[in-house]
Amino acid sequence: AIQHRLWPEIEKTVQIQVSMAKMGIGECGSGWQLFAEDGEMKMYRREEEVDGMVVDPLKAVHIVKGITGHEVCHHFFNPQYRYDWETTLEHMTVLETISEDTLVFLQTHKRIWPASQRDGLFWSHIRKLPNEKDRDGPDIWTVVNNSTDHPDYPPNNGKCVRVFLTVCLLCQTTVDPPKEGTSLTRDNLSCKITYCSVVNPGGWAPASVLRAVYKREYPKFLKRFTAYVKNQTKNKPIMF
Ligand SMILES: CCCc1ccc(-c2ccc(S(=O)(=O)CCO)cc2)cc1[C@H]1C[C@H]1c1ccccn1
Repeated sequence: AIQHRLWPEIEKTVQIQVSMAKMGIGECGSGWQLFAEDGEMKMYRREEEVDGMVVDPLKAVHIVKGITGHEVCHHFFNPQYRYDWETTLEHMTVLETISEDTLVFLQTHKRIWPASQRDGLFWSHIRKLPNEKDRDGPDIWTVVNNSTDHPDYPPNNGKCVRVFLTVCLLCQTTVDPPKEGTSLTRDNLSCKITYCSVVNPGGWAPASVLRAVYKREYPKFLKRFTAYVKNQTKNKPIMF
């Protein structure tokens, strides 16, 4: 098949993002501070600024029972579910379908006073990865979102300030084998979700406002999204 112009960038970005997501917080360099915790969910951030703008890298680890990594990534990647769980979304369109596992999105997010409204244009790629720790274990699944350009939608030419983001959702499924002679149910499943994101807000916004938004929005987003996947899959066959 002929290669798409973005393919080399996608391949490279996925490799880098997946290897960083696999690292524990300790290995990920210093400066990570735990800023939110709720049951099995732990959220860390590093305070970083570029040209006076807050670009705090975020790393969240969450363990959710009853779902698989494929189901988590499937509901994160596919546009038809996004309005159900992404509460800050005002509008979303798929600008390009590069392949069945790679889409280009344009999203506008609801304005956060007093910052101006933001939009994001990014490619999104879903991929299954071999489980290096346990060959016969369930595969690892990942979705990587990375800002890109599109000739028809140059940054900052309308009402929105263009954000620049890199996001990696990495999911590792664990199956606790059921008792002899009993069939596998969702009670035997758990999924370790690692969510990494770096969002450059694109234009100036007060650091205090942005940090308050992230502190409020990210825990809400991950809890709401994972609850959504559990609810969507609870009466359906398990998707490994
Ligand atoms: C000034 C920055 C505004 C702003 C721009 C962009 C995003 C954002 C975009 C994409 C993704 S995602 O993980 O790729 C899922 C697809 O939507 C998450 C977050 C969030 C915020 C801010 C609105 C806040 C927020 C933070 C966390 C989660 C959701 N929203």
